[in-house]
Amino acid sequence: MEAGYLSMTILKQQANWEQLTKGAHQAKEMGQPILVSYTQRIDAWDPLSFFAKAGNLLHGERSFWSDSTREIVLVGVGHTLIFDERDTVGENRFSAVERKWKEWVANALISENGGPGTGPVIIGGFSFDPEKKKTDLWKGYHDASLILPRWMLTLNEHGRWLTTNVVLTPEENIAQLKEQLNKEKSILDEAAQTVSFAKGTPFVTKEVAPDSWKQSIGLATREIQKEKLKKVVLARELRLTGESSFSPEGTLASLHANQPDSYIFAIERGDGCFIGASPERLVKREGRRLLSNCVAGSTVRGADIKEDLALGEELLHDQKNKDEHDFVVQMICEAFCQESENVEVPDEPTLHKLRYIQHLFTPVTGWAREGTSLLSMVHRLHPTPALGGWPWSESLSWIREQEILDRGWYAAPIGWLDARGDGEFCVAIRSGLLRGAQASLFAGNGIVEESDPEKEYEETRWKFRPMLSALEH
Ligand SMILES: C=C(O[C@H]1C=CC=C(C(=O)O)[C@@H]1O)C(=O)O
Repeated sequence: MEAGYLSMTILKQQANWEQLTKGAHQAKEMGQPILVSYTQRIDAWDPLSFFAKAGNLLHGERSFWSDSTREIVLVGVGHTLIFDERDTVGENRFSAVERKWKEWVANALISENGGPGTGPVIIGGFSFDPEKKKTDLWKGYHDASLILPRWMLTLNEHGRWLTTNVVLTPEENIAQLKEQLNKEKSILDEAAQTVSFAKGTPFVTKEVAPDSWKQSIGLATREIQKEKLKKVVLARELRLTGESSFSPEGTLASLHANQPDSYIFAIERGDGCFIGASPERLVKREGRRLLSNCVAGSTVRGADIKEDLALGEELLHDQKNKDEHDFVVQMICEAFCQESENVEVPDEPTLHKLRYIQHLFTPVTGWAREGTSLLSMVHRLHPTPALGGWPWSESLSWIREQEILDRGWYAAPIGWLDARGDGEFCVAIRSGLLRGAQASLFAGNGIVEESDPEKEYEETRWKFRPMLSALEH
């Protein structure tokens, strides 16, 4: 058994090396760099340990993303290609990333047989609003920043896979490259050992301008009364100072263990790590099938089952929350009707229950029309009125002018895209940015005409809880 497994591994390695040699010839023939990507089964590896251990190899270039059902978990390490794009005249940042990705994929040599999330996959995200004045808080996190990692561990329904991505130039020294890959791989092999995560550092918490935030809710409701806006999402920040550095690895492991039914993500850029547990899918594409979720309208979880059910029932019938939710359903449905066929959406929301909070929830599905891609849908949908407001451009301008916070990547799309055009993006809420012993946590609420500043303030406190408890792990 051992010997058979060993000889299969050697055969696979030979095939991978042949792939590199073929890529080098192709690069020379075409006179341009070629992407080569190969995938191997790697059953023993644990994704959280891999994320932690890979920090020894390439700190500052790690990405972790898991869907809310844990069907697909991706851990990227290092970079082979970086897609950092801006809006320009004639092309937005989403289509610029897509165009450049397709150009690389068109000539790539890809060998993979591991199914969804294997082969070359770009992973990363976008900022909430490229027009908002930037601060130093988000240094390293650009308006669009997706990475094709050098190494990508994928967990999916078929098993665990390691994809290696390299770009070969016409002048490539293949022997040197093989040596380098072997060296890196043997460091990563240590990731097979499971890591135990240290306890979080104690920290002090400072609320950033809570009174101004409450006042801005009063301002927003007045704008809504004057019919300049119908709904706007206002967010605020908590600043944490740790006794020592916060641990991205421990925080991630705690979110992963304690926030089921949430997307779990961690995106490193240099000494920063943006991390969170979001309940909200923006859009997923599987072949032609498109899926989105409307998540807006909230109440706390009950102390026992009886109280929890009563709170849920109250939420389902509460007009203020239903209005807040309906803006999101209408906008997502309209986008789906334009970009896809056979759109399906239930008449009434159900409840999506998380550890500390429950939300109104409506799924939307459709079949993509010709020319509709995952990133064109991300562009079309972002920000939904669950994160921005309604009307779309008025609420966005209002946030830009009135919100004290630099949202950076908070409430923006985070996810992945593969070489076939499949992938998924969630919205990065219930999140925080860790940088050494400093952390900023973010939470926001949909404000409608009936919103009360004190109640909204209380609601943000529930929304900070997943990150606060993960940091206390
Ligand atoms: C903007 C956030 O939540 C949104 C998503 C779900 C429910 C929401 C609400 O009920 O206000 C928000 O629209 C956040 O958690 O920071």
